[in-house]
Amino acid sequence: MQTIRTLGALRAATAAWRKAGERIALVPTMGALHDGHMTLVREARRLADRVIVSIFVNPMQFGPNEDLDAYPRREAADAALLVAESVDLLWAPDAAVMYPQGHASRISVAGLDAPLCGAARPGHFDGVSTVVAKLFNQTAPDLALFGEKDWQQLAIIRRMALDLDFDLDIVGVPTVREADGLALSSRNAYLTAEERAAASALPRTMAQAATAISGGESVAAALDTARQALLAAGFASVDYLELRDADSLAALDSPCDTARLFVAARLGKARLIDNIPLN
Ligand SMILES: Nc1ncnc2c1ncn2[C@@H]1O[C@H](COP(=O)(O)OP(=O)(O)OP(=O)(O)O)[C@@H](O)[C@H]1O
Ligand SMILES: CC(C)(CO)[C@@H](O)C(=O)[O-]
Ligand code: BAL
Repeated sequence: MQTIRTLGALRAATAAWRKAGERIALVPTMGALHDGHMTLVREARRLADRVIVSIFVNPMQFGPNEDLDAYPRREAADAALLVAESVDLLWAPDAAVMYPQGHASRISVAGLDAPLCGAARPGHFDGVSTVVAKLFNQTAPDLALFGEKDWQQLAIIRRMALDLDFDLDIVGVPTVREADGLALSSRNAYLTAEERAAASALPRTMAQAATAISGGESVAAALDTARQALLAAGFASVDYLELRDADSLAALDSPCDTARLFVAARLGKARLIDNIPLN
């Protein structure tokens, strides 16, 4: 596996593959890789001739009081995992390569970026859209893979790729979970052992709320019960717990075929997110 940090070297490596007619997949990440990421990598390996993984902890998507400095960084261990999966290229630019002096452009996907994590993290999705557009331009992949754990992010990237005529397929990959249902996430590393045990309340409560709503309980009552259960389990606060349409992300006050439950809640130093279909 080549680890590349400059745009010139990246373009040279990928131009040779493109000339040979090879299909290139991109898996964008912020590193601290776990089995959720590796599932995306394995799917990329299955779908393409060449696999590029990017690791870039993107300052533009972190708010001023968020965890940019604390975010786990362990590139050497990540690289070893990627070698074991036969990844061809690790794209690991530093911030000065991604955002050279004078960088002034931003991409905004209006509407889809307003609710849920967009409301809780102002400007976050502009940072995501901008860096993902840059990663697409830098690597020019035939397909790019993203996890359904970050459902709103996936919806925004699909919209952006359509709107800006990116000629690539966006592939969504189902959420990979621990045995107790907790979605794998780099930020789970912030949890103490006690908090990690309490975190299993998140998927359990979501599943109970989904069952209650599907069984005819009012959405407001089921979500209120779920919110109380999370606080009782030790979560400090619930940023949102909502039923929304999976595609438009419009709020729903009654169930339908495309309904999905979305949650973000704070436990210790971690802010955990998840989403599940109602049916
Ligand atoms: N449990 C998971 N299942 C499937 N995909 C995942 C999972 N966790 C992360 N991904 C996907 O991996 C890609 C890179 O995500 P990222 O590097 O932010 O990891 P993360 O674990 O989501 O970290 P964070 O704690 O910052 O949310 C994204 O497309 C994300 O949706
Ligand atoms: C897509 C992404 C790599 C952009 O920085 C990030 O938001 C993530 O890891 O989900
Ligand atoms: N996985 C989403 C990236 C973020 O929370 O910044």
